[in-house]
Amino acid sequence: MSSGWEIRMSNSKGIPYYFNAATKQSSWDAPSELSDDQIKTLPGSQHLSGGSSGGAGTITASHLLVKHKDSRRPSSWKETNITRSKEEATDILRGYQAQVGNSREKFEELASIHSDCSSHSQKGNLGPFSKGQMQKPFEDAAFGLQVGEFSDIISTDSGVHIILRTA
Ligand SMILES: O=C(CCc1ccccc1)N[C@H](Cc1nc2ccccc2[nH]1)C(=O)O
Repeated sequence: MSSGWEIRMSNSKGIPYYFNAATKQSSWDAPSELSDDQIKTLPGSQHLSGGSSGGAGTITASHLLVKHKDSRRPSSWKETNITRSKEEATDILRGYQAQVGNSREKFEELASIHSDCSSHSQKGNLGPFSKGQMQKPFEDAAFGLQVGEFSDIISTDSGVHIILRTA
């Protein structure tokens, strides 16, 4: 008989918590009635530290970045001196967003060709990261996504981005 307990990830705190779907209880600490072995086999146990995604509180995401003249570093593998305005960069990114729709494959194709980030060579993949590693607007958007979900256009000091959470 399932205890009803599962492990969920708190997006706001970036740490796992215990939730009981039957009783609707939630707790930061493991329920005392569960043994360590039972906890390890709960649904969502991958959120516990050392999980496949590189540890508790990490997510994996890819992005497509279009820089502009006011970017922190207005240069990229694509263009030595980027002079477009932020408005032009946003319009360009909206065009990519329309082509991508909900297609991961199309996103990765366009990120590889057009992203002004060095991650373009990895189809936009940034690998696993935890809170405190990326610029705050990027972190807030990325940690607010479910796996498989695209962000809307967000702006950081690097330029304008679309993010896809992949794990
Ligand atoms: O900082 C990097 C490298 C990021 C990276 C992480 C992991 C694997 C590959 C690349 N590139 C910057 C552009 C840039 N700014 C960002 C801000 C947030 C997330 C990703 C970003 N990429 C630049 O090129 O100016």
